[in-house]
Amino acid sequence: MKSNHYPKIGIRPIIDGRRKGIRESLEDTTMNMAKNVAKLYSENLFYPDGQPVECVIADTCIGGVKEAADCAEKFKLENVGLTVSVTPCWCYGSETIDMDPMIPKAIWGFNGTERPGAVYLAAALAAHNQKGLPTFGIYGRDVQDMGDPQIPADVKEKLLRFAKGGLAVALMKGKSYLAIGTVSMGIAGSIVDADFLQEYLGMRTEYVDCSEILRRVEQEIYDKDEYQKAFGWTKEKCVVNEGEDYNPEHLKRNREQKDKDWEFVVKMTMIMRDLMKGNPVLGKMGYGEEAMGHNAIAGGFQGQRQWTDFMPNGDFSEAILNSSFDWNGIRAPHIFATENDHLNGISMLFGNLLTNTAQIFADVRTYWSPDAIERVTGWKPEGLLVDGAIHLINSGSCTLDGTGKQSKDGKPAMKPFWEIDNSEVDKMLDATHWYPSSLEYFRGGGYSSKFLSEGGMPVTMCRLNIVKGIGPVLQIAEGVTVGLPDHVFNTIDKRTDKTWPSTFFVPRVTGKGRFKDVYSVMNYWGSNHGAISYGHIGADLISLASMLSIPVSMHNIDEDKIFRPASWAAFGPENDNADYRACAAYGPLYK
Ligand SMILES: C[C@H](O)[C@@H](O)[C@@H](O)C(=O)CO
Ligand SMILES: [Mn+2]
Repeated sequence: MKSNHYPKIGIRPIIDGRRKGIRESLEDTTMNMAKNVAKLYSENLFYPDGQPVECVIADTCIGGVKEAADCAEKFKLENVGLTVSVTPCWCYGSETIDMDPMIPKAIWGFNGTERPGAVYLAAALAAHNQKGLPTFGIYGRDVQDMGDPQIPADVKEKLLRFAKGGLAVALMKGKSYLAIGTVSMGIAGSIVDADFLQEYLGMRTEYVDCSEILRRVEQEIYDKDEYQKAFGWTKEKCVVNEGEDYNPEHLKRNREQKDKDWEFVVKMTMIMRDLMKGNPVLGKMGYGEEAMGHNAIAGGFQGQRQWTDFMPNGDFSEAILNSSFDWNGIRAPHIFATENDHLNGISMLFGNLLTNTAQIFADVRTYWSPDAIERVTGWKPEGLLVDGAIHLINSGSCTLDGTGKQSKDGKPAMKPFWEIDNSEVDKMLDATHWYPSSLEYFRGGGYSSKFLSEGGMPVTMCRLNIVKGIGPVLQIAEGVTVGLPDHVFNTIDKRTDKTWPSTFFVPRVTGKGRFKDVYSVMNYWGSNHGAISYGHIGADLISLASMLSIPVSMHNIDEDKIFRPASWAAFGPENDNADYRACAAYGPLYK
């Protein structure tokens, strides 16, 4: 998608409509507020292709309903996906507000004394609330002087938090989730719920049978030149790091089969990508329909069991698709769920749209208590590990960005693709070994990625769950990745699936409730999987969830970072309970 097709942020300068003095005196100040907000956004926010976010400002300040309607018209033509209204003064509430119920909205009311911007903010929010149009209110803590071009830090934080969530809402709308295959091993998250995707996210569900992969391999429906390049790269960067075959002698695949598996998994990766995004080369080959793809912003592959019982598993493909690079160089990751767990795939999509980074898909596998670590390894956990850790590990399908071999300010990180350089790609590849798949699980062969994530990365684990009687709920845990001494990791690793990638996660605990300790985070996790994003993005996820009427069932985010539409305050005194009531009252955005 070209940048100019991405949704834009619409800025609405709101003004007191009284001519002959008031309006004229406020025109420049009001329009400048809008320009400053647009500048903040285009300097700090980026589309998935790395281009700066674009803003559209109304042609005139909005002093009444005619100008509000003109602005709405302009925004429709310009593909505006969210709006921010700004004002330094008193204006006329219901006469000027954005009435489009489908797009996220915020108002920044200037905290000044010369003119009452905050009074408009309160009046306009009251109007939105009365009319059932959830809107975020932004009111700076400190009084500013009229015409001050600075946006204070607290206002900036809220403007950015709102816009990140709003852009995520707009970017998902109209796209597809592509399910390749159906339900994997009875995992509920892989019962792809088209109603949820349609009503809550405005997305379509596309379903393709796994046999489509076989057809395209057998009938050679892929770009042959790209395949040569891809296979050459894979030989040089991955086959050289093929791990030892730990399978029992009687099951081991011979070299010829293993070489064929490498060829197959590279083709499968290209085919899965083509299925999601399309590929014009297929059109030139006479496959016009295949060239179109499924307009997928996220997808997933069933894999287990019907496929993996006789064909190479999806681990290599899933790992490469989810990474910020492949044989064509550094590029945006494709969001792709293992075991077709769309609820984890969409959790990954949320993290990706908020940060533009690759996302870790993992089983939330084991809580290792300090006592258990000491009993099994003889080492007494210390430092960050005193309360133990959660072992995240899935069948070798994890993004290679999860190695933590990129760096930011000298520390391990996962960055947007445009900040990653080739030496970091080499480090991620060097840190990854590709083990012949565990054949008792995966009879059809394939290769699983294996690495241990660097410790010291701030991360956020989240997960959408669908609960009958409520609908979707989101859980969020901020924390850090931790390293383990070599001998400790080796012992723990050998007790489990040692051909898979591992990340050890320590959530930030609060001593109470769901976050009483590390154990309780594991104990309260709502499914077998989690989506892990670099950085502490819990507050951004909470704002996004509120825009989508998805309540947050568990989180460890400080109260003062939580930013939801103003009406949430009217649903009861406690934030989290109010969240459930507000989400239920508004319901899904696209119903
Ligand atoms: C190989 C196994 O079936 C794994 O894939 C399984 O433990 C899971 O990942 C379940 O989420
Ligand atoms: Mn799994």
